[in-house]
Amino acid sequence: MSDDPRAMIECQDVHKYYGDYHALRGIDLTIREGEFFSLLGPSGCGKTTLLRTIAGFEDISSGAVLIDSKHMEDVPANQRPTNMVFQSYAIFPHLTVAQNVAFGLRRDPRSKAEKAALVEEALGMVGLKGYGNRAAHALSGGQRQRVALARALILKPKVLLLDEPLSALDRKMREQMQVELIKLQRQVGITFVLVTHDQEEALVMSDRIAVMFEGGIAQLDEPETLYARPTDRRVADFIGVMNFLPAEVIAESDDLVTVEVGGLGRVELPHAQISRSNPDDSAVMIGFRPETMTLIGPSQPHTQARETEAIIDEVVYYGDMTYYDLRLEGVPDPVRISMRNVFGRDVQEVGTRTRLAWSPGSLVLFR
Ligand SMILES: Nc1ncnc2c1ncn2[C@@H]1O[C@H](COP(=O)(O)OP(=O)(O)OP(=O)(O)O)[C@@H](O)[C@H]1O
Repeated sequence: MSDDPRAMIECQDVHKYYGDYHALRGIDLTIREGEFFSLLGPSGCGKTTLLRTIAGFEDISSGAVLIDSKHMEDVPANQRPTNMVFQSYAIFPHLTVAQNVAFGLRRDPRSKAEKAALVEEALGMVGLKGYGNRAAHALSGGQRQRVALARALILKPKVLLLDEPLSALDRKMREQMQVELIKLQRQVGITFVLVTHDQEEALVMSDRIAVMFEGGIAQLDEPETLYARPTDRRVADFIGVMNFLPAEVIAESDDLVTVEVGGLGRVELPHAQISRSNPDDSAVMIGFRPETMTLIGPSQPHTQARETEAIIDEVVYYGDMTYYDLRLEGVPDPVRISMRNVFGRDVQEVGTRTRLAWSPGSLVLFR
């Protein structure tokens, strides 16, 4: 992407009411040209509603939606430069693959031969070259979703809107399709907007992610920033696993905050490591990810890092990883640590007193 990417979709203070229900509460959002953008959030947060207002399937109550710098309020869905792929495969089982894809061109004035060439091209893009004459009902779930993608792409829309397109697939197929969708998006260069409730899917696929709660955007960032520096406890909790420890601010200077952390003791954190808390949650908390702390075996020497004593409460073996739930002194709930099993299984037993190595750089203060 260039340094100054063009805006492809702009939502300006978009509100949507269903009767009395306030489903979108002032959405301000710019999606860049050529970007893979995701709307992520729990069920009912309004992500599908937002996607449908961009598509034009839903009117907005107030605000503005622009696509490619043009106001869309009076432009019906079928005249917007967008196309949508749905969760259900929405293909016609009694037609062939080629007929299904050609359905995307039904209003196109081009000749039969030209259309056939476009169908072949679109099938090639989604990895279905040579499948044109197959009966659609005989395809697997993943292949059906590729047909739906080819049909949506054949019109070369400026924006492809994807509403949970992979959620009906089993895990292996979903992971494979995630990688293929990323490759496809890079190849065609079209702006993709994905709706998903699956945080892993959003992290894997997106250039940027908007995390939504209760009709608003809580944080909009690149995946790495969302994961490492969530600005809000709800975001931290929704994306991956975050441990929380009670904390108290002891002193504060221009560049550092001194915090007494339950179980870990006193730490000094720069302001960059401070995030907002949920507005209706006044408690100060320290958060950290499971992989940012390390268990040290009884025979291992002391490290350069800070060390804290802990007692192993639970061990969960996952093959490549082991999760340890640990009790820290003075902290009521256990914290979760993950360790890669690089040299085979090196499990410490439940009930063992052990040492935990950590660094203040991996802590986030929520206040
Ligand atoms: N046509 C409608 N009439 C009334 N309420 C609606 C309508 N469509 C959606 N809603 C409500 O608006 C809220 C947001 O719905 P939306 O479908 O956008 O959520 P979502 O985040 O996409 O959730 P999900 O992943 O479950 O689809 C929900 O509380 C839903 O019940």
